[in-house]
Amino acid sequence: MKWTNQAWEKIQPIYDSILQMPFIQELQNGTLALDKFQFYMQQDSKYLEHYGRALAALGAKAKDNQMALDFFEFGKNALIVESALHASYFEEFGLQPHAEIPMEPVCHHYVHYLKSTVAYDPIEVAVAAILPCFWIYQEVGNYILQKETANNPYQKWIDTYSSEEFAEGVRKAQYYADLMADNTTEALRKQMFEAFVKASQLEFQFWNAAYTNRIW
Ligand SMILES: Cc1ncc(C[n+]2csc(CCO)c2C)c(N)n1
Repeated sequence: MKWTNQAWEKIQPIYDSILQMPFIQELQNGTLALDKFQFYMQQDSKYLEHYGRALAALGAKAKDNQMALDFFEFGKNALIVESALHASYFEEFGLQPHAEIPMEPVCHHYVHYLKSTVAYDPIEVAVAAILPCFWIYQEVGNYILQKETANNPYQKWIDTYSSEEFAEGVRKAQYYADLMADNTTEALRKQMFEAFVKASQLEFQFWNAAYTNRIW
């Protein structure tokens, strides 16, 4: 069985609990309170600018040029998504100017976990750590789309993560995770699973922090 299939089995309970989260349920039916969405968006804009850099740094560690190029592209896309959010959502949803947003605890933990993993751990582990960000968003995006609600104020956000262009990125990230896993040791494959589970828990916590207004 592919490493990615085994990895998903390990996070299935976390993924199931993400789908049951009030944040996701209310995002899906359009009833999510504005202040919770604002919290999420503001933290996500911070997240994206750091995540984009973590992806570029991961690319810089790749031995293979095509892999480096793909990760630079992922990093570039994260920053493009961030500026697109700025151009539309920041005004539409009355968000604070970017410079005034502090990074709250869960966002802080997640971005620094990713950056330190990329900096200090083997590249195999770093690839596993960045994968839930892609994969969980695709699955959650598809889940939300199954039950579309008319006039959902959050529709544009939902559409961002269900495009074919985005799906292509997910497939590439999965491909690299499997390639790394196939060419490494059992001990590193285990560390890769741990990183994949940890980043998935942080995805859960990221939405939970927005719902419960978790601040310093
Ligand atoms: C907390 C958090 N996790 C994942 C994403 C989704 N995401 C952000 S950048 C990117 C891939 C590169 O463009 C993906 C899938 C998000 N927005 N916020």
